[in-house]
Amino acid sequence: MAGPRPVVFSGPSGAGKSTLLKKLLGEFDGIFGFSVSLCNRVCNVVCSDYHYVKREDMQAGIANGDFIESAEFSGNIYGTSKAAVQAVQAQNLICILDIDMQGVKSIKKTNLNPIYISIQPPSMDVLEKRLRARKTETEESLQKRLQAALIEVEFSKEAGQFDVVIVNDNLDEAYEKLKAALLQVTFTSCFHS
Ligand SMILES: Nc1ncnc2c1ncn2[C@@H]1O[C@H](COP(=O)(O)OP(=O)(O)OP(=O)(O)O)[C@@H](O)[C@H]1O
Repeated sequence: MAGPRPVVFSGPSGAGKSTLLKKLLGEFDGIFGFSVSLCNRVCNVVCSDYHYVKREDMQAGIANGDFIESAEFSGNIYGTSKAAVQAVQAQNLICILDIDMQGVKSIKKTNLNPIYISIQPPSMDVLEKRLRARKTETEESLQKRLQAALIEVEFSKEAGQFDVVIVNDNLDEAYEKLKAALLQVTFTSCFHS
């Protein structure tokens, strides 16, 4: 895909990906663009993170190879289409993808060639406290996220999975590390691509 090299953000739910991305997109308006994921779930509230697509249309698109990653959770299909990434790249923006571990594995099989950044919590205890304080989860969904987080944490430790791993303890410090890493990796990739 032509255009600037995309950046993949991954890490456990509650690690602070959205918080850091919001700061980044706020500070660097006109540099980064967010690829909006598609989903077949009908939301009761307005979902700014997903665009609604009919289930059968998503299935057809996935079968047709139109998606760079997709997954099914609780009976709903979520995915990132090639068109969504291309639309951001066409504006000469660095496309940001916020995806889970399965998405990272799928993207590694494509020719997208993004920079992979993992955002990690300082500990499982802190992660649980943040998820509880966010008040977005039921006890059941919270436990599911914590279980998934254990696997995501281990995945981030595997050599070669991520270009950069940032532990989000103090938010301002994590944000400074993120900016420094993005600058370094994008600068270095200018000479190696
Ligand atoms: N460094 C930090 N210190 C304290 N609280 C934080 C920090 N970073 C994020 N938070 C808070 O933790 C909660 C989880 O953060 P956030 O929603 O950004 O996580 P996420 O990784 O995007 O999760 P999800 O994958 O579920 O969307 C939020 O309430 C956020 O305000």
